[in-house]
Amino acid sequence: MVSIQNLHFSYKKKKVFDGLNLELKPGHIYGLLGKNGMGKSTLLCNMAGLLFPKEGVVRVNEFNPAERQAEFLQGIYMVPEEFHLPNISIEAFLDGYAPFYPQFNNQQFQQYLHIFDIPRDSTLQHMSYGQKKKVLISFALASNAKLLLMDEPTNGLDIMSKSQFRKVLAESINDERCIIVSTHQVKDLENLIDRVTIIEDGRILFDQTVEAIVQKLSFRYSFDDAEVKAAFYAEPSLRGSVIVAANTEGEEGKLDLELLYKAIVTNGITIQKLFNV
Ligand SMILES: Nc1ncnc2c1ncn2[C@@H]1O[C@H](COP(=O)(O)OP(=O)(O)OP(=O)(O)O)[C@@H](O)[C@H]1O
Repeated sequence: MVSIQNLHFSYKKKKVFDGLNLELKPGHIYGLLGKNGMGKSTLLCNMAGLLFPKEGVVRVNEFNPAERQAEFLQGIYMVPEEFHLPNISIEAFLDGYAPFYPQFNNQQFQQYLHIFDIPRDSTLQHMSYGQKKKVLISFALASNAKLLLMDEPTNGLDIMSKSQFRKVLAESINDERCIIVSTHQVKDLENLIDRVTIIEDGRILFDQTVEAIVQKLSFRYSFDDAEVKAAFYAEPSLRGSVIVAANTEGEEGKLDLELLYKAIVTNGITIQKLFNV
């Protein structure tokens, strides 16, 4: 669905990508992680055709996003981190934007608004940031676009809304759809994503399915000093140390996304070797 080869991108003198490669398939929810300023938003904008590569190839649903053909635009929806919504009612917003998405389902949209507790007769300008975000998320899901790009979608969402977000996203994935969620709120992605992609220094540092991660790595508490020392990553906790270690027992445990992220950022090359065998 998304194929990126040898992507080079710069903002004037600021180099962001330096030969980035990435393949994303339908049927998955991808978690896109990385430190501040590593280029997550820039990558999503390159996929959406809002920014153009300096070098390399980006293909989305077989289209070149930079050409912004109508058929390409119908198949993609991006919920940006920062946005401005017009001072109109939700109904007027729908009348203006839904026709761009031939598969838009008004009934689904109303259901999502209900789940997120947004009154249907609201005016966008009078809403809080979190409420606006929920309207955009509802619109994105109801558009039935095949590729959904979400940049920090849970920013501004309250605790209940975050869990509703996880639920509706998990229910909305199907074999034809691909969802990419870029975030720092890793807890919000737990039990939701099935692939983890981490960007660092202009390239993909780590890109693995959750299935492969829990096969290869173990996330657990340890009181054994030697084990803690040998771990890929360890941090003290009230119950001994919490560690990321090789899964030598072959038991598939639960992924701790925050620990994985810290382990990759501090010890990514060593961990990557484990996946290359
Ligand atoms: N319009 C711009 N002009 C110049 N440089 C920019 C512009 N937008 C972003 N940058 C720079 O490009 C780099 C990547 O920015 P980007 O917003 O894609 O990162 P990010 O990973 O999404 O960051 P964050 O996690 O903080 O949201 C940063 O170093 C940023 O300073």
